Amino acid sequence: MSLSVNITHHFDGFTLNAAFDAPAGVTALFGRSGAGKTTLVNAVAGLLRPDAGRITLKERVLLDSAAGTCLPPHKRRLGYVFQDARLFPHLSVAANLDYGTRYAPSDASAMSRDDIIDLLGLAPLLDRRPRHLSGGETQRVAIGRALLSRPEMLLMDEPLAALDATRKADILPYLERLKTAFNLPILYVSHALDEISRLADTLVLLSDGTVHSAGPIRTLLSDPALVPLLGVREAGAVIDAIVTEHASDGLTTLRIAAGDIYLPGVQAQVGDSVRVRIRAGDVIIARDRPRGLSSVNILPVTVMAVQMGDGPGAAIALDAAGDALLARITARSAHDLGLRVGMPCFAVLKATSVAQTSIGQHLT
Ligand SMILES: Nc1ncnc2c1ncn2[C@@H]1O[C@H](COP(=O)(O)OP(=O)(O)OP(=O)(O)O)[C@@H](O)[C@H]1O
Repeated sequence: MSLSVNITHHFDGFTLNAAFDAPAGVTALFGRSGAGKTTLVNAVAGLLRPDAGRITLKERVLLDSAAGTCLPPHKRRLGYVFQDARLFPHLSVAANLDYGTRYAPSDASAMSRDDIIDLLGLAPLLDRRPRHLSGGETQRVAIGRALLSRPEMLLMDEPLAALDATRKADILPYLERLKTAFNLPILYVSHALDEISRLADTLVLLSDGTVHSAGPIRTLLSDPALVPLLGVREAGAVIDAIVTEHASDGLTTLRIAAGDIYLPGVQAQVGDSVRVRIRAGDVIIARDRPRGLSSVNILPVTVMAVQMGDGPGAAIALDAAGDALLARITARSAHDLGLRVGMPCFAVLKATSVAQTSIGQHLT
């Protein structure tokens, strides 16, 4: 286990009482505004001393309130990337990067300065001052600086929240590469499910200061009971696919376990493995194979769970030859279709509604 956290902390009117483990890979901390994400990550970083608890990183004790141990931030071997990059405005990019090495241990590291500059595409920026960088470039420098401290884990608190959609799309592939290049565990705070769906391996769902659920991302994102917590519009499963063809009409064929699906504008190469997020609201369910339908994506599926919501909606868990899918339909439709667990039916995915940002390189 990379990181193990079990802490309590009280603010006036808010109590954080959270325990979770972050294994290797990217662990996303997700929750509504005020759920306690930043408080939690600040406690891990050593920027906040919680009232009580224990935090370990690869067996190293960072905090043990019972034993009176609380390492200062610079001794924790954590790299922290904030939403606002916090670069030094008077220093060049190169000097900002070098600042990251201040507390870096001298022992050998898999990450050389050149590797980090290369991975994040920083070489053309080295002589510039932060005010001459775009938002995405600024965040790449901040990530580079954090990596140069040779951390044992990277903490990222809403690193893309200040970026517009285009910049966000530019930087996500860097984060995907970072994830695998250095084999560095990452604790990633975000309330954007599209980012988390692309990057995370493990999801920790925070609600009102406690961990509501935690586990592998695929399991949690396809759990119909979690739809209200994840947000009815954004909830959706992720599936792995292989790119098999780019057709001249702009559609790309992706092979998944249940067959082929066709999506527009996929950036990956033929043969690449990609992760696709299919939002529950973009999946329609039919009892019989639909005919004369404009959608080209029709998959045979089995109903795994039917979760009626408090309102007019229902979330349906589906199995597509081993891949979990989620559909959000009206409770009335679920009732009219007579959906029951074990029932075979068809899932219809509307190709054009799968956003570009929902398709990510899956490099692991
Ligand atoms: N220094 C503080 N003093 C008092 N209350 C605080 C302090 N810091 C945070 N809180 C409160 O603790 C709760 C959790 O805040 P926190 O910033 O951890 O949430 P969050 O999930 O990161 O939210 P967001 O997504 O909006 O950043 C909120 O109710 C907040 O008002």
